[in-house]
Amino acid sequence: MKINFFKYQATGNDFIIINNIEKSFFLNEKIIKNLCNRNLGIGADGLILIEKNKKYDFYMKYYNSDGKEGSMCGNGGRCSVHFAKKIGILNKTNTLFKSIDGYHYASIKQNIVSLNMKNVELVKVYPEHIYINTGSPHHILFKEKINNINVYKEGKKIRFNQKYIKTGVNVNFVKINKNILNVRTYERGVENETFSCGTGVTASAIAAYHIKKILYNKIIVKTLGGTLQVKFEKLLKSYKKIFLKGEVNFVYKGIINTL
Ligand SMILES: N[C@@H](CCC[C@H](N)C(=O)O)C(=O)O
Repeated sequence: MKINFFKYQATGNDFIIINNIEKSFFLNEKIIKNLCNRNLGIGADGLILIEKNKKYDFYMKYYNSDGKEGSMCGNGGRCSVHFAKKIGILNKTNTLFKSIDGYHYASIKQNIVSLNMKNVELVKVYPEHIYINTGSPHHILFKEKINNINVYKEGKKIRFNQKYIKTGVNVNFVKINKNILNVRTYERGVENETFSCGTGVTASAIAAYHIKKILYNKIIVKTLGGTLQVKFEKLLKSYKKIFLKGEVNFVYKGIINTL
């Protein structure tokens, strides 16, 4: 069987995206893991299947590169909108699509996609870190410097800590530079540092605002792979109208030969 795939990246977070609107194939954990492997397959941080949904424009099914279904992916969601428009699933410049954490509104203008993230009802502030779920779980640490951190080693320690043993967590190392954030993320399911993590960038911006390290609700966030913008509104203790905005890029397309 031959399956067409599209390779995308958004601030360096890269994905294999496949149109499965017709539900014409099934990819198991081993196949997805191999396709995402940078030596054995195409190579990507995750794989996305675009499926049909009765109520919304499409359903985004997200798998981490370990082959397991992940939670919400902010950058993957943004790439999915571009992909849906490119292949004609969408014929307008805005959409409502569904993913594991509910439905999302997004708008697209050329290769800039702005994605409405799920509301954040709870920000847990601990003495050393902040925990926020932006569709995916995030552990956030503010640091004076992040250039010299071994994100793989330090992130892995926290991700596999007893506290997170059941569910796992993504770990963000954040530096505040005036009103701009620099974020490096260890991603659960990739089990390594990625160039960027959309839900992590969103969580980091909300965390910085929540503890009043930044006083603006529209924040520029720099990752290893590029720059994103996060804006939101605070209502009592919760955060609503959260938008993650930035570039997405279609890289190439190809054909997968399955056995
Ligand atoms: N890269 C993603 C986050 C993907 C989900 C995550 N790895 C998990 O399942 O915990 C993003 O851009 O948000």
